[in-house]
Amino acid sequence: MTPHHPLPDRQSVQRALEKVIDPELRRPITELGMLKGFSIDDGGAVTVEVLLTIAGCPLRDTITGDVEKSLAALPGISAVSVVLDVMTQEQRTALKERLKGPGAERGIPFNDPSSLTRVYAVASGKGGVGKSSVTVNLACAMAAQGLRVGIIDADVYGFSIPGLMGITGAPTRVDEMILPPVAYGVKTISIGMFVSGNQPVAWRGPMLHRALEQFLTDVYFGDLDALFLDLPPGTGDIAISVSQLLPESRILVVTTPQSAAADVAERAGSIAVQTGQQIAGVIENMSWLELEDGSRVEVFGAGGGQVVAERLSSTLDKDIKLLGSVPLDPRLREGGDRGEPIVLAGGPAGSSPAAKALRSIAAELATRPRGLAGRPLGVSPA
Ligand SMILES: Nc1ncnc2c1ncn2[C@@H]1O[C@H](COP(=O)(O)OP(=O)(O)OP(=O)(O)O)[C@@H](O)[C@H]1O
Repeated sequence: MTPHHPLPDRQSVQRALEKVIDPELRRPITELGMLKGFSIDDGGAVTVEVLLTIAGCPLRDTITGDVEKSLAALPGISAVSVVLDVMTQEQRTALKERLKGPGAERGIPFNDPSSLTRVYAVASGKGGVGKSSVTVNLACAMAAQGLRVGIIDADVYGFSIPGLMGITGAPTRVDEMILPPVAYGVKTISIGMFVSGNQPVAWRGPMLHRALEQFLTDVYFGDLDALFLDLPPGTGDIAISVSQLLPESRILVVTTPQSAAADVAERAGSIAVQTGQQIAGVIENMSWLELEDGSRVEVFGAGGGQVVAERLSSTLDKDIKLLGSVPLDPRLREGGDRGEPIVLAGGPAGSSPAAKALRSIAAELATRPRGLAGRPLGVSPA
């Protein structure tokens, strides 16, 4: 600092701190009651006191760094020190009320009649068709378009979402409220985050139902434009649970072009007949492999996605679209293995036909009318 520089005024420090966003709650720390106070001494050194939601908050370093960064740009500041403290129980209760509304019922916020969140349950007839990869890429593509997006990984048998999203951190708990880790702007929660190591989860229907219910009630997602649920493959109990817990959710069916895969995918989609859910559409994955000379090899045959869309259209007597076909691309798998979704990649991977297909499906889903639109309002003329 030059000796002539005037001291920073409180107002500009306050304004800079209003730009610090809590990494989990995604709101300014000033709105969350996390800024306890700050002082500026005669030499221009600023001390900021921040209240963490819980002791040992895994993101304490991130918050400290963000506070320092936000003030670094202000002229006249010679030093910044951040003092961390922890909220009292009253402060935590106040925070929860601010987030959920005072005395909010513990219900599923996505079922609130005023909710504008589109909920997509991603289903497949069998495992390994790329359901989780499709889920992650659609969610990240939507977030990159500026939408607020969440993922619930309910695939207990193969919870792969954290790996695909590059998430290693655990959710933070504020009493009974669970704050999901955020990656690429997507709030993500997985059953895998609640079991140790790589253990398989040997849960049966009722436990799965309870786990899903807890995710839907206790995880703080805030206002979302879209929520994706990665379901276990098949037509099991969880599909029924989803329809009971989230009757407004729409099913996205993922299949490969193979006729056997199409048959089971159709079965997964037909569940909608029993549950009364709507089907958002069909996505065909691993549609073909493009060789260097530009020719295509149809590794898993052809036409499965279209067949599923047509059969579901006739079973449900609705127009169910094939939303897109995603080719096989080793870079999609490599990105997944690294936790870097291909739709966010730069260079040739990012402009590959697979990335483009996924981005265009995401764009199509993003423009669908959501929430109240098209829903009966339950009013009748007097
Ligand atoms: N279009 C694609 N091109 C290349 N590899 C792909 C493609 N789609 C998925 N994969 C790869 O196939 C494997 C299975 O994909 P993924 O885990 O997404 O499937 P899944 O249907 O969710 O499986 P499960 O339900 O058994 O967990 C992964 O290694 C993934 O990287």
